[in-house]
Amino acid sequence: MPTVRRIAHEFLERRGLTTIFGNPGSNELPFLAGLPDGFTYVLGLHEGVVVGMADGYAQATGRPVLVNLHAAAGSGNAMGALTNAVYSRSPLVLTAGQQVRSAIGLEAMLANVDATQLMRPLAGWSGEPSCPGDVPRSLAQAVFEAELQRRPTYLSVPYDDWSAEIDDNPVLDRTVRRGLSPDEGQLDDLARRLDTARNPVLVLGGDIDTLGLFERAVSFAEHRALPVWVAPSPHRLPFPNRHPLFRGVLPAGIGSVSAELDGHDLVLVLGAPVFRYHQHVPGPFLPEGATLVQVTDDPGEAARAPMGESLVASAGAVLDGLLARLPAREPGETAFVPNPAAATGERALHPEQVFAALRETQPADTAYVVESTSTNSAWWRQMDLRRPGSYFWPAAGGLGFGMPAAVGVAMGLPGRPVVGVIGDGSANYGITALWTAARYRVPVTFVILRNGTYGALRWFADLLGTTDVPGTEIPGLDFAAIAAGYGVPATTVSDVDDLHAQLKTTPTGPRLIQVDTELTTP
Ligand SMILES: Cc1ncc(Cn2c(C)c(CCOP(=O)(O)OP(=O)(O)O)sc2=O)c(N)n1
Ligand SMILES: [Ca+2]
Repeated sequence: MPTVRRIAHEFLERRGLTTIFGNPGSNELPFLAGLPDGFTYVLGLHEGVVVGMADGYAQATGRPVLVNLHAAAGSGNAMGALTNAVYSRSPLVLTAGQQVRSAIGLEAMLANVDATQLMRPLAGWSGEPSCPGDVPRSLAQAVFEAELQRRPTYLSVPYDDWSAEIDDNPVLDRTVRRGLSPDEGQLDDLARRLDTARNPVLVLGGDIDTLGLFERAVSFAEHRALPVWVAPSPHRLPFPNRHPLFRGVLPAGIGSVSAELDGHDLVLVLGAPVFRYHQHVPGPFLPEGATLVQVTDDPGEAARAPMGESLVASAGAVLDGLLARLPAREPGETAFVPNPAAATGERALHPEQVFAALRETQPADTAYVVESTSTNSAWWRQMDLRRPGSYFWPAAGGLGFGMPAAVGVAMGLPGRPVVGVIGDGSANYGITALWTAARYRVPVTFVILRNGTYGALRWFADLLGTTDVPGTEIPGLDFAAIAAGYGVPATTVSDVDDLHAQLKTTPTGPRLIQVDTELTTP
């Protein structure tokens, strides 16, 4: 009879979950033993890095990804990265080893006490099988739940279950699919609303890029000559940011969103929660006379929105349905807006000079993983991103995504250039990703913007009138020396010509470029 481990490996192989991101403890070794050919184990030196890499890989491939963490301590280390994966709706399947059943209650060492609650409320489905024979079905449930809900799941398995022998298992042949098309009446109603609106506007969320709808969104906006905003706090770019119909990224304040949408009478939101506000800016949720319709495939996003109407449906089916129902409209007075001249720094480079150098030197299909919290405005002023999968940002604002996710995205998009643009503060939360990048010779460029401070917090301190706060200065970090310690070649640049020269070379493996920059405001 086959072992639980054999059945589980077979199931994972059939579902294509053959790349495992992990950091093992003794509880995990019996699962990892005898991995079949074709499986790849990617070791991260900290569980936050493991989950960050898996999140980047899942977003890059659009596939569920298996993660293997050590019981309580390892799973706990992953919580920060997990907040981002929840809001990027990444289908991660987190697995963790557990003590043998008889040792859990007495809380022996490495017992994951109350394991199914540990990762809640972040993980969606979370389980621990009640007997070895239920491990394969539980694993299948964890995988299908992650795929269907597009939310991380968590499975804890006592380490002596894997060697148990069980009958062949019908779960191996299971498939689960999801269809969320709106009905004809819903599409007719939405088309009528759009066609009769005086001044409609499209607000697109990161899910449009995650779901591979980037081009269809452009076609629809052009077909109807609709102005397009990106929903606040985007973790992906759903629309070309220099397109003539592009109006910008909506600010993350209630009152400021309304101000930007003033004059529109219909706000159609596709693939975004309504909305991911950040700084508290009181005001009306919508401008006078405006109505809002949200289309999302996440019932939770639909249920928690503070205003408007929601349709739980596939945004792709809605785009196709509206394209089929609505006639083309002549474009209004729009024109391509070229990038402005980059602002310059006095004692160091301005972030806009760094971003302009990236735009001028990197291939047009470069994928950027960005975690530099005070340079957002500079970024959107200087970048010209026209392709799907061009931009990845920590979806819950949890730092420690950038360095690992740049590695994960590069592994998930082989042959596509990948650049991590990381603040000197953020870099420290996932810095051990450098070791994994060197170990697996991942071709990725890390550009570290060193301004010696937690710049975004300095801006928030002014905003909140708490300018005397401690803990925002981080002088003296030498990322070239740190990178060398992890095996990644590194250079430091302080002038724009040197930066161009460095960026024009093509790496065969990982490299780090540290750039001294001036502080700017988000
Ligand atoms: C895990 C974690 N810890 C702390 C923070 C708080 N935080 C911190 C510490 C920021 C400063 C980041 O500094 P940086 O150097 O990466 O970028 P800037 O200097 O451009 O702000 S922004 C921010 O929200 C966070 N978001 N996530
Ligand atoms: Ca900084």
